[in-house]
Amino acid sequence: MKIINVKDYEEMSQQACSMLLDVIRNEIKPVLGLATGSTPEGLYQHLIEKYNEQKVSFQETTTFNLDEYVGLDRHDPNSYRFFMNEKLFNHVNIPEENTHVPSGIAPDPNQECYDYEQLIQEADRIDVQVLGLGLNGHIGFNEPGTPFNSRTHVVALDESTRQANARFFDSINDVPTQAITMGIETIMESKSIILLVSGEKKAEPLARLVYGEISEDFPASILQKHENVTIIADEAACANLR
Ligand SMILES: O=P(O)(O)OC[C@H]1O[C@](O)(CO)[C@@H](O)[C@@H]1O
Repeated sequence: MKIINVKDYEEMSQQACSMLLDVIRNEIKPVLGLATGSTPEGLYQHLIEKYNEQKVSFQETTTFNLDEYVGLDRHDPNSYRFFMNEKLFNHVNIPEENTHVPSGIAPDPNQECYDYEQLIQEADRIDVQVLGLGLNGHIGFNEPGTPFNSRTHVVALDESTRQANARFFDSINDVPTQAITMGIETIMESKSIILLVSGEKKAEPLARLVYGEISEDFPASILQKHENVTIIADEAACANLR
């Protein structure tokens, strides 16, 4: 794993942006894996700026998002489809049909998982997967205990994850109890991974990811086995690194 230690959130976002731009410019039909949450928002702002400055085009880019809440439709402001439209897709020239987020309201969520996984396989590869880090070590919504060989599947969200994400909802009761997430094996098949980590709350999980035992109890620990992972972490998040 390569660790890039940057000063702050802004620098993390800039670095991530320039790595993504390299992929978008160099691949003929780039395939990006994207994440939601607070961590990648700055990255998406930078990508929009580069697009507005005519430094990049998304015309040929395809994207696959990691996850979606079960029960929220694309117009719900808390759905991850809404988040992606607002934070990135609506502001750049990516064709809508090239953007993929699992549907939270599919009549059969397990079928939706199967279909989503098929789409990823048909795309043949994810050139670069952007990840955030959950406080409990989740990547995507793969909670502790998720098998490392999992594919896109329905998960029951940990109480701690629901608490952590309650800040976006009116009340904890409104936070969905289930989500669809790309599986750990699906994530690990990406050609490269950029993990973004910011803030003191992430210092302990980041140290566990880097030095800890590789265990399904801490899903992000599997990243130690990926050949091409870059962690971009700010000073606060690096506090527990040696
Ligand atoms: O970036 P945040 O808001 O700390 O969230 C970390 C992770 O948690 C999730 O939002 C899911 O809870 C992921 O999508 C994200 O990578």
